[in-house]
Amino acid sequence: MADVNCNPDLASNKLSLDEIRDSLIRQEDTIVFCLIERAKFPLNPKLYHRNHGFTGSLVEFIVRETEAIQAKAGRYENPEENAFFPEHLPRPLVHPRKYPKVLHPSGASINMNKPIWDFYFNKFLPLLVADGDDGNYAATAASDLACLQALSRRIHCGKYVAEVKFRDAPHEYEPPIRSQERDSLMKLLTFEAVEEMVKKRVEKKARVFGQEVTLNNTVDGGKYKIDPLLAARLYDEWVMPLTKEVEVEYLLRRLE
Ligand SMILES: O=C(O)C(=O)C[C@]1(C(=O)O)C=C[C@@H](O)C=C1
Repeated sequence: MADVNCNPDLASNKLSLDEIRDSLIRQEDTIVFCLIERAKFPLNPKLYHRNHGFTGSLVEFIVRETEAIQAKAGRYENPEENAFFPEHLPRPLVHPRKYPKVLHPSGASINMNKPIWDFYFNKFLPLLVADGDDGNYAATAASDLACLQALSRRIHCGKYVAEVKFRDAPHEYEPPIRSQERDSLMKLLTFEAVEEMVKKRVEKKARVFGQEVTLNNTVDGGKYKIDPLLAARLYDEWVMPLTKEVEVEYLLRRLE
């Protein structure tokens, strides 16, 4: 089975940019399936209102409490995982697995989850789901969390992408890092042709995974569980720009 981790064993030089890209490709499947699951429910706006008697909204309460349980089970010992509410997380109760220390310590703690939370709830979700309220708040929040965690994991893989790019060409990256030139770093790490392929592939995956499957070979022409163009737009407007933001932030700290 393909390894879906971004965390490469760089010490043994086993992983390359190609292999990390393979992991990003596999994570597209996870993200598209998560979106399909969330789109089963309407918006359910009460989940996001701040009037449920909790500190914050009901979705915040569910995410915070779920993260606390997952922290006890060791989820955030994995350097690929970043919590949405990292303050006061309980310590793991299980003995954590040993993760290879691949990332530069200054960049390892970058957490882009605030902008991820903001774009997901304020911009993307209203485009993904139908208006309305079916009262399924707990199930809807669980599926929001699945989407958020899948997106967060993918976007924070930018740390590994940046580390590999730096190790592959330190002579190219060191000058703009020393002069802290964001724009030059952004240019160096951008591959437009790769981005175009990512968008096309995600759109196709949304089409294939989101079609109605029947036994009599009739294809329901053009009816998909999520809009394939919206899946491509998610990557174009938010996922890839934030991944690149993680990469730039990581590289800016790479020589500390
Ligand atoms: O594949 C890379 O080189 C990446 O940095 C990842 C990624 C992406 O988010 O998919 C981001 C920037 C590049 O322009 C291409 C793709």
